[in-house]
Amino acid sequence: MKIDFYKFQGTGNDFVMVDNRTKIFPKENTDIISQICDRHFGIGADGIILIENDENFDFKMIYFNADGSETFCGNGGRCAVAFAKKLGLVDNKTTFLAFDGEHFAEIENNIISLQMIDVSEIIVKENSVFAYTGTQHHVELVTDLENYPVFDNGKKIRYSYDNPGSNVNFVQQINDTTFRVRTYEKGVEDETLACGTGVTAVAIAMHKTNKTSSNLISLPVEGGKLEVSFTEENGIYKNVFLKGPATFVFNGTIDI
Ligand SMILES: N[C@H](CCC[C@H](N)C(=O)O)C(=O)O
Repeated sequence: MKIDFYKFQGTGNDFVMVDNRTKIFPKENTDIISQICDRHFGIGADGIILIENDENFDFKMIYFNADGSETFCGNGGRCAVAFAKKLGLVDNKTTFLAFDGEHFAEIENNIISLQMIDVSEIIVKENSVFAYTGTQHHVELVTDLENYPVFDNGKKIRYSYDNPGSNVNFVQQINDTTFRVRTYEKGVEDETLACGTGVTAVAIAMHKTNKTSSNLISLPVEGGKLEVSFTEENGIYKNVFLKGPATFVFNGTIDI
């Protein structure tokens, strides 16, 4: 079966995107998803994103990690908006449906501001914070992030959580409003160059634990720079926006 695909990346978090409005993609076949995401035997990506029609929203976004597990993806959401614009589905504002519900987004040049879900599930522990930002995230401050063993320690922590586990974000504070992040992602089972739901969890966790009093946070990641803004009311984080670039890389056809 020949499938047309588009490759996008958002601060280095990269995705194979498919216009699946005709429902041709075999989404139940996790072997095919893993094969397409394989960086040697396939196209190579952190995950696959399908765009489908939805009667109540501009489109529906379905995200699969490289291992075929389904969840929400923040950088993927930003890339889905850029892809929907390239398909002529949307202009510069849109509301779409995803794994964790509806999302509003705005495009300015190739910078996408994506509204995330309200975040209320935040658990502050002795040396870490857990937050649900559309998927599970563990947040932990470290001192020397540059040389930190992200893969080894990330993998241990990822599997220490009950199924389905958690993504793991290691953070170093740069200044009052800036936090550098490196992330081990469940479902990719490796460090990725950026994680949108991850930096969202980090920004909220840093505010929740009084490491910052700002509600506009800069988050340099391995693949670039993301920004998260929010308002906080009685411990619930609302008007949460993830802002950053989403870039078209190339398109082609794969025979699967
Ligand atoms: N890179 C994604 C995170 C995907 C989360 C996925 N790894 C999972 O929760 O299983 C993001 O930008 O939010």
